[in-house]
Amino acid sequence: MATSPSGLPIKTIPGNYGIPILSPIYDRLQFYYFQGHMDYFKSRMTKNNSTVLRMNMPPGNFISPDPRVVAVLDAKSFRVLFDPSKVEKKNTVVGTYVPSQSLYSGIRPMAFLDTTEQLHSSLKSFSFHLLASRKSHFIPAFHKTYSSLFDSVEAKLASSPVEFNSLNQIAAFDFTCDAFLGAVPSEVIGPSASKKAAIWLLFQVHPIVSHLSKFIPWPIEDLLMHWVPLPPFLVRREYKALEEFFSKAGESLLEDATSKFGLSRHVALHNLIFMTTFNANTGFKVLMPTIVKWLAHAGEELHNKLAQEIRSAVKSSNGEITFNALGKMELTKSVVLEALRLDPPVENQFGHARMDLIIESHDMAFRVKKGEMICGYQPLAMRDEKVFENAEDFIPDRFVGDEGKKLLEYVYWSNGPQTVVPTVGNKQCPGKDMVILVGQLFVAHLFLRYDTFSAVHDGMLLLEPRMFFKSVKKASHK
Ligand code: HEM
Repeated sequence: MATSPSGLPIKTIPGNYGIPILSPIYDRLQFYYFQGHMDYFKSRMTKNNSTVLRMNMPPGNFISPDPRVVAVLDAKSFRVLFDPSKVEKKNTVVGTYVPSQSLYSGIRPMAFLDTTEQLHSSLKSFSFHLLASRKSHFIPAFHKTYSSLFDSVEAKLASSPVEFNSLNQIAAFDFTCDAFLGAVPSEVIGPSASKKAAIWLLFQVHPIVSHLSKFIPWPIEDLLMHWVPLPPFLVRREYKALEEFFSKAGESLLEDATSKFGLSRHVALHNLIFMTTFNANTGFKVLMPTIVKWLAHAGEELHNKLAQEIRSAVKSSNGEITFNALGKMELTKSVVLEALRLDPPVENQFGHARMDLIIESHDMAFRVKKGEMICGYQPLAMRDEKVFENAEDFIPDRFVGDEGKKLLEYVYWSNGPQTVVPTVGNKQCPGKDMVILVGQLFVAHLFLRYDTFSAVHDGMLLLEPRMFFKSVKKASHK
């Protein structure tokens, strides 16, 4: 038997694509409505007894040209997707479907660009500049927005459980824009600002989401959302409002983009909109309810430990949440990473093989042909039992201490290992550090304010768990 360079036996990739057109449609219904994402991947992995296999990736016909992928579902094979010399990531951010450029005023935002495209490098440098130059605003902007969110939770809790997601949708967009631009969209555009952003988002991702509303029967939803693209002109008004807001509030960043990074104002503006609204805001829209879900699941004992760690770190920073104080919150950080490990907000990554490749799982190797689409599913890769003990369980202190830190190499939520740094030469999320910081800020605010809380998980919204706060117990001492 032929072997890979590291000595693993090379095997034919198991799995198949079924009958053209019919199987991809059947698979789509399984993925969205009957099996769900996790079971869709897991059942095929089990059936083929392999973590590298051929399968269709929804949405499939007719909205995407080719649903056939090679799925990589363990912690080792997944890593091929992080190697820009092996995979091309042009137009792969939403998967096998490519949204119309009309949604972005005719440009292709950075997330759609491959590392070999010159513009990718200039735009990524601009994103680093944005994050570095605005870093001192992150903590105050978060405090302002999320203190007010918790005021609302408390006020509403007096009468009934409070849905967190709708409050967080507004807060995430206000916070992100305030942090990046120093302007609050719900004040400038009005109370519908975050809804406008959400509608624009829907026009980009509708083929890859389901369960938009419990009032729409699934066959109707499938027909409306998964067969043809929604026409971009229907969202022009919403996008125009965002464009005006970013154009004014982002003036000084846009000047930097042209003078320091050689970008045209047009390209910089629409990238600024995309980066803030799609990348960052959507990420936070999903991250916070995910953290609430796991904290609620873990219960009071963990809450006590977190409260202790957070309050003592803040006390030693003169009663303020500072970068220094956050640096001392090891358990808090581990909780955020564990939530991201179990429920990464961006589940799938994609890339085309740049050349004929050999992909290795833990015990086998497989040949992939140049041009084939490789698709990773993070929730399985990060629950790989060969790497993580009790991989399905939420273990709050999993990443604490030296042994815990060794596991960071297998935490992939940012489209790269947690131990790797985003650069202009890779496709790793430039917001990687900010995301952990914001997750920590969220947990810190919760437990500075409350000794404990309870919340229930009631199904899924588009991308995130729907969470209801049921009770909060105010902090007994700070
Ligand atoms: C919870 C929050 C976030 C999550 C889960 C997340 C996740 C990701 C992932 C998985 C990718 C790679 C997508 C792919 O190519 O397959 C990515 C790329 C990207 N993210 Fe994030 N992100 C988050 C927040 C942010 C923030 C705060 C920023 C702010 C600047 C940001 C900006 C970007 C950009 C610009 C890219 C494209 C990078 C490139 O093309 O090289 N993201 N993010």
